[in-house]
Amino acid sequence: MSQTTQTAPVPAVEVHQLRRVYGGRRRAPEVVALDGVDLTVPAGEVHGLLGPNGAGKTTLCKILSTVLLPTAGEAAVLGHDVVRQTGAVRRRIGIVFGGERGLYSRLTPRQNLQFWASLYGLRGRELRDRVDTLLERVGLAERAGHRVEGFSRGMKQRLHLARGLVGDPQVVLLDEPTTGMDPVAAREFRTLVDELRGEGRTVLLTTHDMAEAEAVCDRVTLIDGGRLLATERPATLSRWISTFARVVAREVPAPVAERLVDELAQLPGVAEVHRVPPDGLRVETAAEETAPGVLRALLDAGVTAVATEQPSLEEVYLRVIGDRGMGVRS
Ligand SMILES: Nc1ncnc2c1ncn2[C@@H]1O[C@H](COP(=O)(O)OP(=O)(O)OP(=O)(O)O)[C@@H](O)[C@H]1O
Repeated sequence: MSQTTQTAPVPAVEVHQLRRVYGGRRRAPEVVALDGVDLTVPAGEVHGLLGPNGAGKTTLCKILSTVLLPTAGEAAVLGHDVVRQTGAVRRRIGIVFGGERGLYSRLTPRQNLQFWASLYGLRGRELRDRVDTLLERVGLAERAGHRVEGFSRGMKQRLHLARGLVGDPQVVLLDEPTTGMDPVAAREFRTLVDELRGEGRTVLLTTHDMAEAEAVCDRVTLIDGGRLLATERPATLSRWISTFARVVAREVPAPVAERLVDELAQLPGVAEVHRVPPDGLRVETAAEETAPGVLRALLDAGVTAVATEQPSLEEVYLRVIGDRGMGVRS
């Protein structure tokens, strides 16, 4: 009888008790950016790291991309340790950090990509083909001959994306990749992430945008204050998005506002109603699909300057995760 031994597939990212402390020397105060993080991302997954500013997302990406050493703990990419096997890790990852740095603004996108492709050892036909494919893929083919210095932030961000893919990486780390992109470019970006998933690549994407995480990720890990709070499915995020909405109204005459404060507070699913000087109202909802009813009530009362907003991630965290008794900064 033949026996088959099954070995567990190597995760794309595996992090164990990872800790990173900044400062602490020459009287600089210590900042604990990562405080004992455990994370496993299976190969082929699009995994979101969702957290507010200062949560520790960039620090984790930097450690995984071997440009920052951890203070303690371990991290591996496709089984290769990020401290002891930096070469092996670097050959397998592509990194896209947000911001303006790292592009040669006097060169064209094609020249930028040719340069980076040559650093990956590509030459001749292979190099030209890779660069052309990437320019097409990120929607910069038509601007391939223009200098980068005249580009919008969104276009520069797309070039960053192309740069991250130039080495044909198995694991792609995207740190706030849609910062500066307009909504159309952000939608195209989502298609690009789907393509990367279709090619079997693993994507670790950091964001503070719940809707973005919900739209592109297979699973999402919530991080705050250097700690991982929970890993959720996108369906959970979409429930939060429809549960925690904020409706704001302006130009509400005082007598109408007075009446509406009581009326709206009675609606099922409304958590709070506040008057906002000089003539505004703010309504916080805490149940699914409450916002449409609030909007209807406002319009019925003759209030037309209304809008819905998504509360900040910190606020959503405080409501849902705070309730579960997990540590969240207030
Ligand atoms: N070089 C540094 N020196 C000192 N403190 C730092 C340094 N880099 C980051 N920090 C601090 O570490 C914490 C985590 O920062 P990090 O940039 O990893 O968070 P983030 O989630 O990526 O936030 P953002 O979305 O603002 O980029 C923050 O309190 C930040 O101020």
